[in-house]
Amino acid sequence: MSPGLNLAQLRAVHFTEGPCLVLAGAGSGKTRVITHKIAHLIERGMAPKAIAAITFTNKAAAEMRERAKGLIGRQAKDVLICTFHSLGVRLVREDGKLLGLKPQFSILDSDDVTSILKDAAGGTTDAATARQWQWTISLWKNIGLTGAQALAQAKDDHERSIALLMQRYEERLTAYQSVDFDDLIGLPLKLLRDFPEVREKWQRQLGHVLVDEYQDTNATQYELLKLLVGERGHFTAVGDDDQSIYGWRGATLDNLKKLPLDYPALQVVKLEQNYRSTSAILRAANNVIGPNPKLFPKTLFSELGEGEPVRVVDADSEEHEAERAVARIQSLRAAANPPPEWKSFAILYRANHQAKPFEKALRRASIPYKVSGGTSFFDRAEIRDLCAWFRLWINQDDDPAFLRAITAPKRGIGHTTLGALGQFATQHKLSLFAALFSPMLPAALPRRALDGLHEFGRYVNDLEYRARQTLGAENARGFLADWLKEIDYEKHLYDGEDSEKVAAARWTNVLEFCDWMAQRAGGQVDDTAGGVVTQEAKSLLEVAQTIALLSTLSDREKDQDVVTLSTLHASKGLEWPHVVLAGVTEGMLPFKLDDDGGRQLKVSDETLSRLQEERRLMYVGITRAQRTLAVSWTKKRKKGREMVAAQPSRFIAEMALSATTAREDPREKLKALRAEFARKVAAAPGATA
Ligand SMILES: Nc1ncnc2c1ncn2[C@@H]1O[C@H](COP(=O)(O)OP(=O)(O)OP(=O)(O)O)[C@@H](O)[C@H]1O
Ligand SMILES: [Mg+2]
Repeated sequence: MSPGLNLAQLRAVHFTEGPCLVLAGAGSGKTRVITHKIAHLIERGMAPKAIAAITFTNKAAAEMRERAKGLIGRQAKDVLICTFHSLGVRLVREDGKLLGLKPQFSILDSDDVTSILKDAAGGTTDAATARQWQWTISLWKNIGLTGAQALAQAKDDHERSIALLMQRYEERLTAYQSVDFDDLIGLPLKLLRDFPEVREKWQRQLGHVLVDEYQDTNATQYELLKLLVGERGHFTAVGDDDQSIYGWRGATLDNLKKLPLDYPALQVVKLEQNYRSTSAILRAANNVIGPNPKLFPKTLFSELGEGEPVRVVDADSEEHEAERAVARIQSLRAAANPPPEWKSFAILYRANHQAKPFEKALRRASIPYKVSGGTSFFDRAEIRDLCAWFRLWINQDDDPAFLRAITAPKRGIGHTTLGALGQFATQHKLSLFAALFSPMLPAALPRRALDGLHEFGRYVNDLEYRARQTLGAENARGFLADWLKEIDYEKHLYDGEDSEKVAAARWTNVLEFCDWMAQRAGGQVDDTAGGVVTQEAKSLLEVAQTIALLSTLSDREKDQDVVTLSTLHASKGLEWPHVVLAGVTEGMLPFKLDDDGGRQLKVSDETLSRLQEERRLMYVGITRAQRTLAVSWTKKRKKGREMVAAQPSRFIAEMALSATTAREDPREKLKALRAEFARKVAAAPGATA
């Protein structure tokens, strides 16, 4: 018997002769079933390359490969562990020629698609509208419609015009020998459906297909899977209907409901023991998901003990919320010996833009972190530009910073000049900056180029000198404003962006960042207890120093011992000992279903199904936590450009509802379950336990 699997899990692992569905709540070991089943199939003699395991993200695929390696060693590398999209790439590379695609077709990212659409529409559209079209076209593609079919089904003029655009877009992609992300599902489907030889080849090759996070597959993925496994249906799908959170992108729970109909031999395995969370956390999760309709009755229990109660944290503002989260992390670390590692903490929120205050607070407290599922504020191009200048003040031999600063903004120094400077620097073993002032440089470069370089060098030196003299918030603010004007950075941003809106947003980031630096120069820092001024004024150079240090630190510490900041969507399938769920404010989670803070919810079908998806999102968030969970909300929230008063999310009240109600003893239930499963395992086909 494999170690570390309960009877129900074993049953799922050992059932290899037909279609199998593991339908179970969060943390019940579904993903673990997949990795163990890969190992089991190989132990039973299946060739590693006959096994395909499909996960939801590249990161999840990498993690699964690691785990499989731990179980079966080197053979793991031949197992096809992939996402639906990377599987699609493989199929299209091998047989795309049947569809008229060259093997070197290119894959367009979302920005490419936006600009092709803008162009196809005549070029006068703004980026926001183009993205809306893109969204609609993508949804249509995900339900398997072509442009022509979309046109035939269009309900009104608006839809008709998008369908026409979709047809032009399809023509261009063919002309460019390109595919978009949706094609990576749609084209393989076409290959398998229309070309029997391709279908038979794959069905012969694949002995078993395993799919994680099955609840978030869409209609085309369902068809793809069906064609890959053929009539024999040797597959294992694992999922949880309560964690379906990609409905807005075309995922459908119909895929779960259809399985037993399409595969009458389907074995359904339910898992009921949660190995991840304490009872207190699990109860909160069960209470929140309770009101949603059920595909099947589910009970989830934990034997990890009651644990710490779930904390509700209220905050005045987002900044205050971030300070409290950081204070919580610090106190949890202080309370334990040895203190938990940074990587045992995660702060989760709904939308990318919510990361910013947390990033600032973590930086202030010198806590290393990474932002997953979005771009960190400090990783944005404009902020990195500014930091490159600071890095250069502090360390003139920082060549990457030199190259970035000298081109942000461009100052008429071209690639040829920089190339020649680089060559000279390498020859003489100098950094680029040091090479600028070498007495031998004039012999290597034309006069005009040299003047430009010298001017830049002198300017950097001058800035460094001034930054050293600039003390306190007001002076720092003035210095930074002058500097941005001198280098005309605002114009640089607007010149580099087609969309004024995007440029304006980037400029706002710059101003916000400068303001934050100025505050630090004023000494309002390092106090997570409530914004009290505790430190002396600093020079701007000192401030720049700590910031530059932190940015190199966080580069190095990626994937190491760092606190995770993540959107809820990107946190799916993962777990951390300590979780802070932030922004659990009515109007944010659930997201503003109408505009009155959600209190007078209009009960149309659409709002109802959206509310159900929000509820699942909250359930996903709660169930990421292993040992402690804090849920925080803010008394004010952004609504458009304004700040409005806000209430705690309805989910907070629901979470706590039955904290005091009596609980049944899970042990009795477990005993009964074990007996039942022991019987079933003995009777199950292929069981060797
Ligand atoms: N039988 C078991 N014994 C001990 N630990 C287990 C067992 N099954 C699962 N676990 C552990 O419980 C945790 C949750 O497992 P896993 O991530 O596989 O759950 P899941 O059902 O895939 O969760 P999610 O729904 O969030 O994706 C993991 O840390 C896993 O190692
Ligand atoms: Mg999982």
